[in-house]
Amino acid sequence: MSIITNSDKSNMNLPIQEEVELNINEKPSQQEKHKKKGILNPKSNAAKRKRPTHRKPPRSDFDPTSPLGVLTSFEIPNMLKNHHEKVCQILGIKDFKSIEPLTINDIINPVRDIINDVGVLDAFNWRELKNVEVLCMSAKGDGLAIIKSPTFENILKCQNEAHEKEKKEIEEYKEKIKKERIEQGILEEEEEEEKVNNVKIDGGITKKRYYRPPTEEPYRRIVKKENLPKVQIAIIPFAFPGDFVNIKVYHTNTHYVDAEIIEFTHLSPLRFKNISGRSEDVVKIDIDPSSLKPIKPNDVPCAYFGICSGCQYQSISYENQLEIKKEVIENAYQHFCRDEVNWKGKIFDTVASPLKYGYRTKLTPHYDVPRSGTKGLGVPRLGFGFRGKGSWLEINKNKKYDENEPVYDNSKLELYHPLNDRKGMRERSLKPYFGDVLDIEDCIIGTDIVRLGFINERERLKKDWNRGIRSKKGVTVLLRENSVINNEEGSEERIFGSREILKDNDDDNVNNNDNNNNNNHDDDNTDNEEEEGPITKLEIEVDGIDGIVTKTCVTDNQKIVSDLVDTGLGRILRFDFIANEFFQNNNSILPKVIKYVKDNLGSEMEYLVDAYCGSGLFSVAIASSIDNQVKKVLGVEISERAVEFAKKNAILNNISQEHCDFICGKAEKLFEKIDFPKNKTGVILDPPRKGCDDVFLKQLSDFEPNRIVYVSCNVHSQARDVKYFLNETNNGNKYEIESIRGFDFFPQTHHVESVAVLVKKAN
Ligand SMILES: C[S@@+](CC[C@H](N)C(=O)[O-])C[C@H]1O[C@@H](n2cnc3c(N)ncnc32)[C@H](O)[C@@H]1O
Repeated sequence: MSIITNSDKSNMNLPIQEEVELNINEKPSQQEKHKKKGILNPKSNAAKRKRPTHRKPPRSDFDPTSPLGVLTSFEIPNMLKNHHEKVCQILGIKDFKSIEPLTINDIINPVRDIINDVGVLDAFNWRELKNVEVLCMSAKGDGLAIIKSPTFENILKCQNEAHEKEKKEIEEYKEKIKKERIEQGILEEEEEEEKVNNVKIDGGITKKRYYRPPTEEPYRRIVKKENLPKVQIAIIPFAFPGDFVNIKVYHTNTHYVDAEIIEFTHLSPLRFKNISGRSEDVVKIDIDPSSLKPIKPNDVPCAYFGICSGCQYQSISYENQLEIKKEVIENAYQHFCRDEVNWKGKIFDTVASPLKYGYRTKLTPHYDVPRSGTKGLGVPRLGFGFRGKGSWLEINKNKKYDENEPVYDNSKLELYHPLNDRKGMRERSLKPYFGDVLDIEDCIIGTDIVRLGFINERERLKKDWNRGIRSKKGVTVLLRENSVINNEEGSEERIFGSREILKDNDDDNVNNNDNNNNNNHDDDNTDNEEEEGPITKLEIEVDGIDGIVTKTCVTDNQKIVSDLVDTGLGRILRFDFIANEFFQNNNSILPKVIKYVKDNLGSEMEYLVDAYCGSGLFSVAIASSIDNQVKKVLGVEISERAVEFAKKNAILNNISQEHCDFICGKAEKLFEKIDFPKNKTGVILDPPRKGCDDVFLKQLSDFEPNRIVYVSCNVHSQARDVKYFLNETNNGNKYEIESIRGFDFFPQTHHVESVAVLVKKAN
């Protein structure tokens, strides 16, 4: 095995992308796949639905900082420009200087035609392509590739095939009816009566409206050759730059197609070594394809890898995950700030999470329920959404689901599932049921207590369901870790949460009483114990805490829960908040983040403003720092309940209101109240995904604080706001970026938290 660089790429015998020829007769057509019963009556409603006319494609105005906005305004145009050679190779153009790089308009799929004609739909969504090179990654963590688009000839062929099939179907139907009539002794076919409806229109005039029977001619939409994309962009979950894959396209959107991996033919070096996965210096490993083994589920710890919508990065090393996240931040600044802001060389390495698995203190699995009701249905799948189809992982989808198979045993909770048990879990995750949810028995990025709570709640759902206690709508189950120090005052009342489910003989008796599942299992009423079993808890020792800490898993949205946070500033603090309100979900990385934020507010800071403060995490932590340099902290937050808890959290941790106060309202409200000296004030911004309002940024710039630390869970809106602040506000040009750094709050997933530090320029 030898590693060769991009410059040597031309000498290497890399596989060429090829399309597998479509053979419509070999596969069930889209319409057949959905057809549940025999031959359709061409005049039935179902048949009419099959021939839709003028369905509109989805709207395409989206927030430019959303994943779709970034994909269409930045990632795709960039890919077409940077991989122009690849585009020419696909188009069969030898002299790649002879054409200009394609633009986004050249790759638009004719969605209106696709959704309105079964044949066109077949031509777009049935395709298989071999040796597709994954060129780069989207910020959402999927592999991106440029692929051949369907040819006009193929589209016509598919249309004809679909047309012929439908005609044949109509003939067969007529034959069948004729035969039935003959058998019943009706020799002559009744003539179709022309039905006339009298319809009243404006002014009381009666107009005759003829009832037109549905046409027996299959519907066929005219597709124009000039409306076809020159090439297509494929989104390939679970693939990384440098992978070569055989793919199946299964869904066409305006700007891209969704594809699933059938198999890998070359593996990305990211899977072997800790090297950069950057698109500009993709390195290839020359491997004999015949020696390649597909990546097996056992290669990663989670049983659901490859089919679950979370944790797509599990098959690459943690160092490479951090590297990819750094690249996402660079790309975001490249896109939203380009040359207008001096950010180059200021993006530093992503800070690792101490826990790589077992870190999430909150999980929210859900289940779907059909509108038609739950009568006769088994227990729903409780888990997370599908991502990809996992066919390359050799999941046996056709295996019959067996309710009596033992479920994963949680009595010896381990971080990794025993290997021999995982296959069963994958198979069971696809048990037949309505909706697009995977049945997840255990999620290993959850903390131990959250995983145990999950197992209890699955059992509870099963028991309630079988007793007829069923929700009429889909339900999201909250699983939130709650930490209580045993010897604290009032600790006993605070130890509540998910309870073990006692087995009873009722379990298998299904009745159909539809009651609402209020999902409230957290009361600590011991009378319930016989029925409900004891509260599941873990008692652990925590460094720096005197006494044992009890962890429980809370499922009631409205209960008050606690987290114990090591601030990284010499103290461990207790934070209380409402279980379903925002609180950081990875407790293990908080000491690093809080210390980093505090250090970057500067040693001269005496006053602190915490905008978008939630329940006071940063304010209270910094106000309680043992070096206690901050004279006064003011937090602002839109949620009334969060403000209430921010105030309580200050008191709880012995910080007076004079020292640390909070106001409720939009972030800009703080400028009405603030009287801090600007040259001694630091500001923390931690807005939601959509970023800050312009009004707020303008007022912030007028206020002119000494330093600004901007924490964000959406680096794209952060980059946009930073550019706006520096270029568009009154005092913005007095500031510069000092540093930008990612923090990995969510290992194994594509999410990254970015912290940007803005400082006043030296005079
Ligand atoms: C990402 S959270 C950060 C919370 C806090 N800094 C923490 O780490 O726990 C963002 C917070 O901003 C609040 N928020 C949303 N829009 C706001 C606005 N216009 N003004 C003030 N707060 C807002 C939300 O309620 C949420 O608590």
